[in-house]
Amino acid sequence: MTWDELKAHREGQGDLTIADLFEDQDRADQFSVRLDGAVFDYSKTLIDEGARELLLAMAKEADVTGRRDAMFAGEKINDTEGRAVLHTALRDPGPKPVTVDGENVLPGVHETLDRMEEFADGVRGGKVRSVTGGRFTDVVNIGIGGSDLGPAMATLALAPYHDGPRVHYVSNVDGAHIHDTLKGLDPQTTLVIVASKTFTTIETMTNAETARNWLRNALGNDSVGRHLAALSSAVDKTTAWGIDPSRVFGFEDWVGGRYSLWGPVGLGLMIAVGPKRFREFLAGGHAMDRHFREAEGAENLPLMLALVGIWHRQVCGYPTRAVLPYDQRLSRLPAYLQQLEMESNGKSVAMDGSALTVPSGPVVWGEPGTNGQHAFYQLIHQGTEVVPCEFMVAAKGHEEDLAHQHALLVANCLAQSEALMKGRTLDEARELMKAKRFEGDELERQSAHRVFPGNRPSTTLVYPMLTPDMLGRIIALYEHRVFVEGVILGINSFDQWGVELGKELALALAPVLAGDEDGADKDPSTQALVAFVQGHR
Ligand SMILES: O=P(O)(O)OC[C@H]1O[C@](O)(CO)[C@@H](O)[C@@H]1O
Repeated sequence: MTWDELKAHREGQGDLTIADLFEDQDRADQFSVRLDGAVFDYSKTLIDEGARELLLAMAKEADVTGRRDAMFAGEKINDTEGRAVLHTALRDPGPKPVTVDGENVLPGVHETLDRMEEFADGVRGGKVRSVTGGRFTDVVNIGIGGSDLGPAMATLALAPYHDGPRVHYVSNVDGAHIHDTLKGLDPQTTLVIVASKTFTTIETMTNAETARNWLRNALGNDSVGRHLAALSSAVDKTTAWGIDPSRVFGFEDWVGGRYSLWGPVGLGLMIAVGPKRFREFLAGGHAMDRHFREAEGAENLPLMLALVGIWHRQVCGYPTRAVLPYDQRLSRLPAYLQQLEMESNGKSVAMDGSALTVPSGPVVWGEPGTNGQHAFYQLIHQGTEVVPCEFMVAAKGHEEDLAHQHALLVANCLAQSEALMKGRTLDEARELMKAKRFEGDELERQSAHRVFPGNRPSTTLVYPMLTPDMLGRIIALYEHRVFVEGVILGINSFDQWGVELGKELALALAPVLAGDEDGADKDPSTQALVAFVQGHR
């Protein structure tokens, strides 16, 4: 199976439209995957029986199942860093061992989870108290990238389950972020969690220093440790920074930053919703793992989500995909998925070091519906680029007294996918404008503006309700989708060399901006911008 064969199939479809494909009365059923009360409908795409067969054959030839089994078996599939990829172990209840280098990692995972639970319960129940003996009312998680986006997204997503202290997230090195967060808080009742896998990330360490000074000024140097905790795989560095080992929750290098929400990095979420809900979240992720490992071919939800992605990006050539959750509490999901998908699959070099012959993963972007409808959907409906849309919506909302609003939300979501597929022809537009009494040239001109090309692809994921369990399933679904796409592209989805250069250059530029170095080695544009900033502060 080659890319050329898939592209030839697409070309062979000629003028076929998505709407044409619905001549098959069973299409909606045949081109969707049902799982545990959820449905993923990809029937509103141009994937037909032949395309699906070719895509499945491509997955088979790429040995997705073999690579999947290697990942779950703890093999070092992140082979540019020599690491296993086992975030799935963080949500694995056992008892079947999961081994890395011959050692079962589950006992360590469960021991850390137990410690996290004891700590979270202590903070929530008042056993872990502030220096003044009061309860912690607020928790500030300081981290960035994978040490922020996952827990921040999930904490917001599970707002109906919050029954602990308020949890805030600070990520940006822009002092405005930590300033605005701490401004409303009382250091006497605030716990600061420093989340950093490496414990070297400049943004996090800078914000952590600011927060520690804020605590020190209010509580004194000796007491500050009782308001701090750390989440990291560099446990030695956390101790050197002054955090008591009893308040450090460690994880291994086989947990990638953007996959770390399931372990210690999820502590903020656990404090917000409680250990029981957090376990439900883990159980949801684990259920998706089992499905991913067991379901065959077109029954496999992550596999099909990935193949739809491959179809749109690498076969049809659409450069972006929009993630459109019709769920306000998933408003950070697009940002979370941007890191998960773009940091994982934004690569142009294959495993063996050769250049990719097809485009890398797409640009991922989005906003929750219905807000996006009143902003960028114009381009999605009538722009010159085709943007495959991934809609998602809960069948039921949490606000039972506002069920009518949820019904309106669902109606909007489903109507969008329908409109994208059907569009509006020139004849239909003319009829509309005639009814408004336009005629002659003006009728033609006005009608042209009201044509929607249609035939624009979308998928829809409908889940019963956004519970902790369902959120776990959705996140694990997307993780495995990224994995499958990476395997098919032949890239390493688990390193991120592309972000390292920016980090290095920022560090080199800081002393130039401070005036400690002259920056003569910088390019003329950068030198001029530095001079401008220096002249205006
Ligand atoms: O948790 P750390 O080590 O502070 O890293 C934060 C983030 O920085 C990155 O390494 C690069 O942006 C991400 O992969 C990671 O999630």
